[in-house]
Amino acid sequence: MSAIEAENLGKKFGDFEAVKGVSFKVKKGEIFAFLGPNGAGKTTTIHMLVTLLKPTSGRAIVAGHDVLKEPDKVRKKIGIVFQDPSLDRELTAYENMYIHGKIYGLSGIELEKRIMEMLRFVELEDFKDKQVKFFSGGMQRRLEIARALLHEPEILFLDEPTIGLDPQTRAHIWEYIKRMKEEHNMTIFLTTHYMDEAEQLADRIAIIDHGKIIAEGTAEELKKLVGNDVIYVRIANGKESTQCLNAEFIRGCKVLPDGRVRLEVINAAEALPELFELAQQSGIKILEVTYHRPTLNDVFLYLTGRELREEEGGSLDMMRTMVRRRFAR
Ligand SMILES: Nc1ncnc2c1ncn2[C@@H]1O[C@H](COP(=O)(O)OP(=O)(O)OP(=O)(O)O)[C@@H](O)[C@H]1O
Repeated sequence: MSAIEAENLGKKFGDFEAVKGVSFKVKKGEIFAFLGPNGAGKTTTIHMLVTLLKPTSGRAIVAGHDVLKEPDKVRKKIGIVFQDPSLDRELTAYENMYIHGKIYGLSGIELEKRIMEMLRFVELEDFKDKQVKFFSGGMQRRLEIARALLHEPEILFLDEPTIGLDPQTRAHIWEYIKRMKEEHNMTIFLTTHYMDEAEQLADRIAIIDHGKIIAEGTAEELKKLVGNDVIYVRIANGKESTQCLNAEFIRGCKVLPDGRVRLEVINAAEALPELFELAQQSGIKILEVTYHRPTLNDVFLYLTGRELREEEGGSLDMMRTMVRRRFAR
């Protein structure tokens, strides 16, 4: 049985259809990412899966229970890290964890042990008695992850887990997420608008745009939608560089005006040794090789005609998050 199963799941806010009947399955122990630009419907979908929003159409089974019929059972089996911070800033890290544990029916030595175990997992045990208001954004996010894991959920939901964090902290959070899967075989559903995040973490990715899933698969499968890898070769002898290279693994070849040869291959990493062998046999000296693999941005561009990267916004994105947080306090 799948950990999560959504069938034509939809949400309307008045006349506006934020999520337009999405269907997908997440296997147990898998990291599944919803990748899409701002406003695509990622948060709305996650909120329906964690029983915070009622779907207006379709259905979803999470950890074996229907989100509409058995929301309490779903909630007991899942952990959630929201996009906006939901910690009590006046309380210490330990106190935030303690309250959460109590809500989930944990107590005594078992609760204390589990709190320390989880604080250790996110490397915050030395800060357990510090008020959260003195924590950096990254420390807060780590504490929220520890808190979400306290009651040993079957599935962890992460809504934009690294939004607004610096690259080093993002990499740190990615490590925790990978370890949760590897060490605890946890099912993880995350939303992100960062291509690198989806690529680094997810076993499978659903690309969502305007409330619809427009493609789904592993990062490799999605990139194959775009086509071949491209290799650029600069050759020493001017004569040969005006000619194309011929071999079975070369799917396309073009001599560029700057003298380089552009080759299309199925997989550049696998083709490179063959290319060097071909060059040696033909007496061609290769001066420079670069290759370009299609990125998830190329996939988004191919599917929508727009760039996912453009919509990321960079510093604008950070500013938006900071403003949101200020109002959330
Ligand atoms: N309560 C609401 N009432 C009306 N419209 C809403 C509501 N919540 C979300 N929307 C709209 O639904 C669409 C999808 O929003 P959602 O927050 O799910 O997108 P998202 O992909 O998570 O993007 P972001 O990361 O910016 O939150 C957006 O156009 C948003 O304005």
